[in-house]
Formats: sequence, C-alpha cells, structure tokens
Amino acid sequence: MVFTRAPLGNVRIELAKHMQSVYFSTGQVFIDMTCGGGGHTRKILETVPNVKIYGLDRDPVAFERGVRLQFEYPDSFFPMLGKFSELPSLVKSQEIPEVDGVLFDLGCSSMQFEDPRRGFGLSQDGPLDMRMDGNRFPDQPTAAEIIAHIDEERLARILKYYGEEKKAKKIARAIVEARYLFKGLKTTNELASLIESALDNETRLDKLSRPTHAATKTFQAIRIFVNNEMNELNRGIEVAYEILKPGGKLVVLTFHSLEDRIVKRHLTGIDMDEPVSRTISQKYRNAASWHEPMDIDSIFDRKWNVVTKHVVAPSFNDTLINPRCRSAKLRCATKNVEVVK
Ligand SMILES: C[S@@+](CC[C@H](N)C(=O)[O-])C[C@H]1O[C@@H](n2cnc3c(N)ncnc32)[C@H](O)[C@@H]1O
Repeated sequence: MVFTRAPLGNVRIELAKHMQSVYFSTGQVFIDMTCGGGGHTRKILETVPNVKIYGLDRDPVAFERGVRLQFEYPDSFFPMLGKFSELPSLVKSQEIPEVDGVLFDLGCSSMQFEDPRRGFGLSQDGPLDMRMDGNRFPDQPTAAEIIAHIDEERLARILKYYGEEKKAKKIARAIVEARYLFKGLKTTNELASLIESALDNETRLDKLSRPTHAATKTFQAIRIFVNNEMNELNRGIEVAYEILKPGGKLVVLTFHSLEDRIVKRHLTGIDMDEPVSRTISQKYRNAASWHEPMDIDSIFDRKWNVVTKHVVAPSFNDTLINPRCRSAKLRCATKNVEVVK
C-alpha cells in the first residue's frame, strides 16, 4: 500500500486506498496539484509502473525539486510551475492528455514552514513574507507589506474569517498600533511576540481553548490572504473537473475547516453563491408538483459522485504521534459521467 510512510496515519492509508484504483492501473495520467517536496509523487512513481504524473506547484522551490525528480523519472514525471488557476493554460501548452486522477494536499509544505526565509513558521525568526509564489509576481505584496497598510477593520475581518480567531479585533488593534509604536512589524518573531503580549491577559479558559501558539491562527489567516488561497481552491476544484475524464477521481486532503467547507460544497453540488436553504427551496419551487416524489439528486446538480460518504479523519492515535495532522480531512469523488456536456 502506498503512502503509509508519511506521518498522517489512517488518513494517508485511506488516501492510498482511494487512489489505488487510479494508480495501480498502469498507463494512467495523473496530476499532483500540490507537488511540494514530491512525497506523494515519488511514492507513486516508485510503486506504479507505466504511470504519467504531472506535478504542479506554485512555489519555485518546489518546482526546482520537481526538476531534480524529473532527472530520475524522465519519461514519467513532468514538473509544472504554476497555480491552480494557471493550470488550464499549462494543460494546453504541455498538451496533457485526458486525466485519470487529481490529488490536492492543501496548505503549506514542511519545506515552506521550515525555511525561516519564507516567513511561514513561528518556530524560527525570519522576514514576514509568506508568498508561496516566491518572487514570481513582483506586484504581489508580502505579509509585512499587507499588515503595514491594511485598515484595522479589514484586518480584523481577515483574522476572524481566515483564522477563525476569536480575538481578531484585539489582535488587529495591536498590529495597527505597532505601526506607530515600533515602526511596524518586519519579522515573524516580532509579530508572534506582539500577539502573545496582546493576548497576555486572556482568561484561563481562553488559554485552555487554544491548543497551539497564540499567533498560530493569525499566521494562518494572513498566509491565506497573501496567497488568495480560498479563491485558488475554489478555482482549483473547477479546473480539476474540467481536466478529469468522466469517472476520473478527485482526492482532496484539507487541513482546516474553511478549505473543507469549500471542497464539501463542490462535491455535494450546493450552489456556491446561495445559502444552502435557499438553494433547496428554489429547487422545490421549480418541481413539477408538490406531491411528486422528489429525487434527492435533482436538488443539486451532481457533478461529482462522492466516494467518501463520511469524511476521513485521523484517529486519536494518529494525532498523538503527529499532532500536526489533527485537522486533516480527506474527501474523494469521481467525476459524474451523466452531467458531462
Ligand atoms: C502540503 S504541501 C504538499 C506536499 C506534497 N504532497 C508532498 O508529498 O511533498 C502543499 C503544496 O501546495 C502548494 N500550493 C498551495 N496552493 C497552491 C496553488 N493554488 N497552486 C499550486 N500549488 C499550490 C504549496 O506551494 C505547497 O508546496
């Protein structure tokens, strides 16, 4: 079974199970949308004969890794530098054939977290950068530039929605005040200690409900904003649908509830722009007559057949061994053949 080596316990095992039908049929084409350090891709290349993998990543450092991997597998691995939203043009320029499987392993890679020069992590000091694309887009602001200029109310909203931070207003106020008191925040340590001191007088209960560093949620929120991650994911699932062949498989591994919500909404077919209740009641109103039995599939446009009826999450033991996997969730679906135009 593939992937069991990676530290995600039963989530990785389930991932392997769901992807096996794709990987172990030889001669298939597959896109690793988040190639990162190449962990998944390498494992597939090692275990599946005659497979073709295109490895996408927006991070130039990950792409360089991919180029090195290609020396080992020149006929079966093809690295691509780009974001999910750039994939349609890459597919055209590289003449990628119909795709059998697509994998997303969302969030940051350990490579990104552990390099202090990238500014993603809290454990070592470094510049507040957080751009996954590195210097690919010279106009893209860094985390330091964003928190130096954004207005307080908007910052608080970002922390609340992207970080699910309960003390968003307080932290936003402290960050804005730091512009005048300390001439701004330039490094990860400066931002982390500012947040720690802003939350110093949290109640014991508040502290207990925070299993991680006081700044973790703020860092997550700012990173999501810097990289436009939610829009990218939304577009990424649409692109996956466009490039998969009918019956092709989508596997998504998410690490926080915002990501998972977006994936769930796509897979269940609920209109992304409408509140769930309104979508359902509109479809009822459109039904031919009130006493006609309602086919549940007609409520939603079923673009995907969900394979994982229940989301796959790590077991308690997995989280003891690897606390970083505690929020991982895996969902799998196949492209619905019937609604293909
Ligand atoms: C969790 S890591 C993947 C690790 C990889 N599965 C492995 O085994 O080494 C996520 C990767 O996705 C990339 N990524 C995140 N958002 C992306 C996007 N919108 N387009 C392309 N790559 C993205 C990040 O740069 C990061 O390298």
